[in-house]
Amino acid sequence: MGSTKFMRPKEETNGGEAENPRKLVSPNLYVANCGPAVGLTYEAISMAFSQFGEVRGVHAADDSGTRVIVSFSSEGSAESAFNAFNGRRCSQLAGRFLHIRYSVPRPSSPARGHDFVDVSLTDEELNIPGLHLFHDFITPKEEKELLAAVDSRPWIRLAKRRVQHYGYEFCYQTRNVDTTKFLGGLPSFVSPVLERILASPLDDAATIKLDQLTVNEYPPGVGLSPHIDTHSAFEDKIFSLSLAGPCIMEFRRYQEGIWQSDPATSKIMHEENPESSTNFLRKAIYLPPRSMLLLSGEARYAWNHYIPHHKVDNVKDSVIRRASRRVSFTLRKVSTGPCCCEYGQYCDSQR
Ligand SMILES: O=C(O)CCC(=O)C(=O)O
Ligand SMILES: [Fe+2]
Repeated sequence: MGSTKFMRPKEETNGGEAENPRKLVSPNLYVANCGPAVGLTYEAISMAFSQFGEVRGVHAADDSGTRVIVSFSSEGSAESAFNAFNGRRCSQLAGRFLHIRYSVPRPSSPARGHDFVDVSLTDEELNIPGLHLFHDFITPKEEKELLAAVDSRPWIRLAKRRVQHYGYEFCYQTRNVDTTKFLGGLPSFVSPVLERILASPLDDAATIKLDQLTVNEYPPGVGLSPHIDTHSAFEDKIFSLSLAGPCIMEFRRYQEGIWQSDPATSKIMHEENPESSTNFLRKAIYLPPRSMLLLSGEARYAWNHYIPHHKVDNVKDSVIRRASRRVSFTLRKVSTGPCCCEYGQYCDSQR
């Protein structure tokens, strides 16, 4: 299942629904509140709509998993389906209320390129210097043990996800750690992971000393805004172990001089809608459970990382549903001096 060449039509009224959506009859329907993220397969959707005429295809309308395009062979069939299903509870589709519009062909790129990004499966394919992905870094048994360990400890509730901090607390207001508040050494349950990092095939693996762990728990549909971990807060290597569920991680390299962060809010400026900005290079990689991601060098210092707020991810030709949760262990070494990286434009110590 790839991206679709149809889209929802632009509204004709100022921000509201089209005054008369019937004006725009087309054989393609944009159907909201319907899709794999709400448990409806493309086959089931196709079957429900085919009572009105031949369905040529059902595609994702966007990355949400809750909006699809149903393409009929004829406008008449689309119109019958529209009249029967729009704004009504559809008993053949798990009793969901469908919201339908006639769909129009999507303009050709560059606009289309903004919404869809090819997702790589390996670090070679992604090709960002300094980024490494190790599949099956831990066993399923170790994964279970790590999850049991964090679930037996108190979580801190943020607006959309839960976290735990070890070693040093990470402060989300300053995007930094308070180095005067040492919480103690990393807990013993993380030792097998640290040992495996030391034994990894990285050139300088044996010298890696990690002293800060943030555990994140993301419910489905929750991601993380684009950011670069504050340069001066942590040293070069940042490890992130994925547990329990998959996600995709997107990487963005902003053009010279465009990226800027607002220290007061820690928000990245020039980016009102993270799905639609254009002033950056964009790549994405699939992070399966038990994989370890390493960001170092250019990947750590120059690329923003971002977990889209999706319930499903399009990976190659598959739609992958986020699990009931994803838990990540981010392991870093707290830095004690300013950052001297070669990426001054992204560096809080050199701006
Ligand atoms: O969940 C992850 O894999 C990444 C977390 C992260 O980027 C962070 O805590 O800064
Ligand atoms: Fe991060």
